[in-house]
Amino acid sequence: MAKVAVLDQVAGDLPAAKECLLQFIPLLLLFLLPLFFSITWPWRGRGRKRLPPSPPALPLIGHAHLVGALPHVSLRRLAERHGGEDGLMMLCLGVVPTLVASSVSAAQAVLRTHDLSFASRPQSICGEVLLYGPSDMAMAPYGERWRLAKKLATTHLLSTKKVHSLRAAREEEVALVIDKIQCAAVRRATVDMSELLSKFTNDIVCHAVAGRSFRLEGRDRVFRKLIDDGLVLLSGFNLENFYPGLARAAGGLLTWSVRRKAEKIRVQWDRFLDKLIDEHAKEKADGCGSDQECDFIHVLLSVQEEYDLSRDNIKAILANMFAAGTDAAYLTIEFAMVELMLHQEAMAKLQHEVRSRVPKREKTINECSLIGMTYLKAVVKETLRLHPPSPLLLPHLSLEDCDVGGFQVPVGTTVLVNVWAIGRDPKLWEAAEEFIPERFIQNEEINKGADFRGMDFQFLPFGSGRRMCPGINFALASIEIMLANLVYHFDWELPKGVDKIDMTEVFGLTVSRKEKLFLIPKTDMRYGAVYA
Ligand code: HEM
Repeated sequence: MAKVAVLDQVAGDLPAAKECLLQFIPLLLLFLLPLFFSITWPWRGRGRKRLPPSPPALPLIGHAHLVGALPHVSLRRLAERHGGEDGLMMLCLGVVPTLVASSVSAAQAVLRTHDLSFASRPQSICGEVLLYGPSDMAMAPYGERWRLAKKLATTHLLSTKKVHSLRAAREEEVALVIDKIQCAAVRRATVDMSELLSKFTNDIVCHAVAGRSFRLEGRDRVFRKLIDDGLVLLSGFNLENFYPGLARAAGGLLTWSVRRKAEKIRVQWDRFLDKLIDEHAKEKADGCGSDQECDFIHVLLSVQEEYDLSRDNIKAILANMFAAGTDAAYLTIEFAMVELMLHQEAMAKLQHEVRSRVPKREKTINECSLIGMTYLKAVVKETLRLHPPSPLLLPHLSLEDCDVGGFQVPVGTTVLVNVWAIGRDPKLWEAAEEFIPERFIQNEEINKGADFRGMDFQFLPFGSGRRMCPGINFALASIEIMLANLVYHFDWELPKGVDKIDMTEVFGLTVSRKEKLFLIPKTDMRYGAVYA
C-alpha cells in the first residue's frame, strides 16, 4: 500500500510511468542507501550529544513506517512506549529529524521557553507553488515577511473590532441556514449537516474576505473544490516531506507530478484571486469606507504600501484566510453536534440555557444574546479538547540547535506538538475520553483556569506563542452563533434505522470524520414556530 501511494505521488496518473518506476526500484534503492546515510550522518553524529529518546529505526525509512493513517493517534502510542518521561520523542521520518512533544512541559518548552528557536515552518514544493513563495502567514518561514503578514492580520483583518464589525454578515448567513433547515423540518427531511455547515463557514469567510458570498454567483462549489484540492496537496505526511533533499534532486524529477498538480490549482487560484482584487481596486477608486467597514481585500489594498505588499503577497494572505477560515470552524460545529447527539443530557442542558435566555419565537438569536451563555462556551471548549481540528498543530521547524530539557535538538528539526494527546491525557483530565462540558464551569462561570488562548499548555487547540492561530475570535464568533441557533430552533434526531454515529477520522491538514453527519430537524413550536 505504502509503495503504491508513494508511486502515485511520483508517477501521477500515468500507468506506464508507474510500471517503469517499479522496475527501477531496486536500482533506486542502491543509489538511495548511500545517499540516506550521508544525509542522516550529521544528525546521527550529534546523537552523542543526547538526543531525545527514539524507537528503533529502519534504514532509509527511519520511523516513517510507524506513523499510521492517523498520525496523532500513532504518535501518542509511540510516545507512551518510547518517549521520555518529559513527553519528548525524536523520530526520523524518512530523513527528516522530527521532535514530537506530547506533554504539558514539552509543549511549553517548544512553544514558550524556546518559542523563537522553533518559530519557523518546514518548506515544501506545494507550499512554494500554492502560497506564492510561500509569502503567506501559515506556511511562510519565520522572518520579516511573515512578521509583517501576521501583524497585518492581527491588527487589521482578525482584530476583535474587525470581527465584531462582521456581526451583521454572520447573522445574515445564520438566518439563511436556519431557513434551509426549517424547510427540511417541514418536509421531515434529512439534512446533510456536513455540507450545510461547511458551506456556512465558507460563506462567512467569503463575506469577510470579499464582501460577498460566492453562493450568490453560483461559484461556491468550484471555489470549495479549489480549497479542498489545495489542502490535500499541502497536508503533510508524504514522500516530499520525508525526503525533501531527494525530492528536489535531479531538477525535482521525482516530484514533478505533485508540482504539476499544484501548478494547475495555482493557475485557477490566480484567475480567481486576480479577478477579485481587480474588482476591488476599481471599487477603491470610488472610495470605500474605513478599515472597519471594508472587506479584507479592501483593507489589504489600503495598507499595501505601508506593509510593502506585492500582489503575490496579497494573494497568499487571501488564500490563507479562505482555507484556514473555513475547515476548522466547520469541523468544530459538526463535532459539537455529534457529541451533543451522543450525549442527550448535554443537548438538553444546552437547549435549556439557550431557550431560557432568548425570548420565544426569535427569528435568529443575535450575538448580544450569547453573552453569559456559560454552557454554550463550555460545550465549544469540550469539543475542541476532544477534537482539536489540527491535532498536531501545523509543523514547526527549529531555526538553530537548541537544548530542550537537557536534550539536544538540531537545527532543521521538524516539530510536532500533539495537542490531541495532551487534551486527552488522563493525568491532566478526569475521565479524559468523556465529553463533559461541566469540567470547564466553576461557580456557574466559565473556568478561566483552562483557557485555550495559548497560556494553558494542557489545552492548545489554537497553539501558543508566535505561530499561534490569529483567527480565534473570528472562529468562535461563527461557531457560537451557529450552534446556539441550531439548538434553539430545533430538536434533532438521527435518521430512521441509524442508531449510532461513526467516529472514524481522516487525517489531512485538519482531522475530520470520515462519514458525513446526517440529522433530522424537528421544529419545537414554542421556539421555531415563526417559520411554520
Ligand atoms: C476552530 C477554529 C480554528 C482552530 C482550532 C485553529 C487552529 C489553528 C492552529 C492549531 C494553528 C497552528 C498553530 C501553530 O502551528 O502553532 C493555526 C494557525 C493559523 N490559523 Fe487557525 N484555527 C481556527 C480558525 C482559524 C480562522 C477562522 C482563521 C482565519 C480566518 C485562521 C487563521 C490561521 C492562520 C493564518 C494561521 C497561521 C498562523 C502562523 O503561522 O503564524 N484560523 N490555527
